Amino acid sequence: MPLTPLSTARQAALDAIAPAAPERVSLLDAHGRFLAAAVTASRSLPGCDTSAMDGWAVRAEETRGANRDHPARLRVVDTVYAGALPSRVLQPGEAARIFTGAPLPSGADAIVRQEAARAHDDGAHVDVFITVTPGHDIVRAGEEVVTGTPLLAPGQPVNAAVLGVLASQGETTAWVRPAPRVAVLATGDELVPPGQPALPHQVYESNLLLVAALAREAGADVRHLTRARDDAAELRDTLARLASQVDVLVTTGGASVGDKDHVKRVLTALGARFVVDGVALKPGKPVAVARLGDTTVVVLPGNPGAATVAFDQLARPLLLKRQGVLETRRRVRARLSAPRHKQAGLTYLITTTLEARDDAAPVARLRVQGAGQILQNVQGEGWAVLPPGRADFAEGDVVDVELFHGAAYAPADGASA
Ligand SMILES: Nc1nc2c(c(=O)[nH]1)N[C@H]1C(S)=C(S)[C@@H](COP(=O)(O)OP(=O)(O)OC[C@H]3O[C@@H](n4cnc5c(N)ncnc54)[C@H](O)[C@@H]3O)O[C@H]1N2
Ligand code: MOO
Repeated sequence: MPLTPLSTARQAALDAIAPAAPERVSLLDAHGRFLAAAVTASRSLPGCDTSAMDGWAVRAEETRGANRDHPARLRVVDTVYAGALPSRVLQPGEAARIFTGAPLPSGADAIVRQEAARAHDDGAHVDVFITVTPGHDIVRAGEEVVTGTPLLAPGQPVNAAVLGVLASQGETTAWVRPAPRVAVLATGDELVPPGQPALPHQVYESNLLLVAALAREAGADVRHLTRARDDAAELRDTLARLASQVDVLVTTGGASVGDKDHVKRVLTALGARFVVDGVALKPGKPVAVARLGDTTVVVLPGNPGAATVAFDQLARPLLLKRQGVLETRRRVRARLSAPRHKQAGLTYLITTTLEARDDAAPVARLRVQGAGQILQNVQGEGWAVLPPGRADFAEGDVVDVELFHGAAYAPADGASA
């Protein structure tokens, strides 16, 4: 199969999965997922006029001209705590002791902080030392949110702030889609699990954790971390078993054209239908996506750097789509800090840090790139995108950098609540 352009491959990968049906879960369980339905305010915030400070509720006009030398003396007729109701309407010459978050008594129209007043020992009077205007230190009913206001859109990631908003509306549950069940399978005769002795020609198996963590960062529920040898019969059994247990199966290694690169052949023999097989991408070229029964299979190359890029570009979008969202990353224009040569036909994605410049586009410092290298991604801020159709880039050439943070989320195709 000829190599597929990256954007075409991404669309094919997205088309290979459908959003899961929404479910209602407790708010804490919704943390880290994405809202499957819009949320509208059922309650104004605050629900009534409230005091923003500890002090006294007063009629502002009665403090006119008050200062330290000439305080305004008022009769204290009530005490209002947060969560309690005032016992009476404030009449001329009266004040109510009040605390932060307590409802404002009718008749009062301003708060005097307690630092600006002094209660008499008899508790029945207060001297006010400042002049306040109507509304002073009052939070009006609905000042932040009015009933009926749209609060949260579908696709919104459920983070700490969102949980706070939902709880503030009296909600105990939210509509989200379930975390996709994922299995990760690492293949390769050379692989030794960390913790066991490894000879120099052997390789510590590191992709299981790498890919499991990437999958979790994309919202997945990673159920299985499995290793298999480069043995077609063993692979067949393992692939079939894992695929039957998860929504998305991600393999690493054995994806290329070597004699022991069995993964794609075995998947085909099991009846998998490939929708992507080889992408004009570096690193990550051998990546493939297939449907096997109800399961979406992503075949990643074994090289850790290639697996990282291929996962990010194809597996992450389809895991997010399963959760009902389409991610759009932010892009910035940046100047290359050094010249770069590449294969003209491929998109290169190179881990990059950015150096801000006041005067012009930031400078992108590209990491040394190698599909097998594993250190390059430890501190990246994004991928420098070196597009196809060009082989040579000079220092100072401006390219797009796709940033890892600050992405926007919208409902994916087919994600109606
Ligand atoms: N003749 C060709 N050879 C290769 C081509 C090609 O087009 N023609 N493509 C190259 C590209 S591009 C890549 S990327 C690699 C990917 O190959 P595989 O997916 O078959 O990966 P392996 O051969 O199994 O492993 C590659 C490399 O990565 C190490 N590895 C594998 N799994 C793990 C793991 N779980 N933990 C740590 N390291 C792992 C493995 O030991 C190898 O060093 O193929 C090129 N070849
Ligand atoms: O994908 Mo390989 O990692 O392109 O070099």
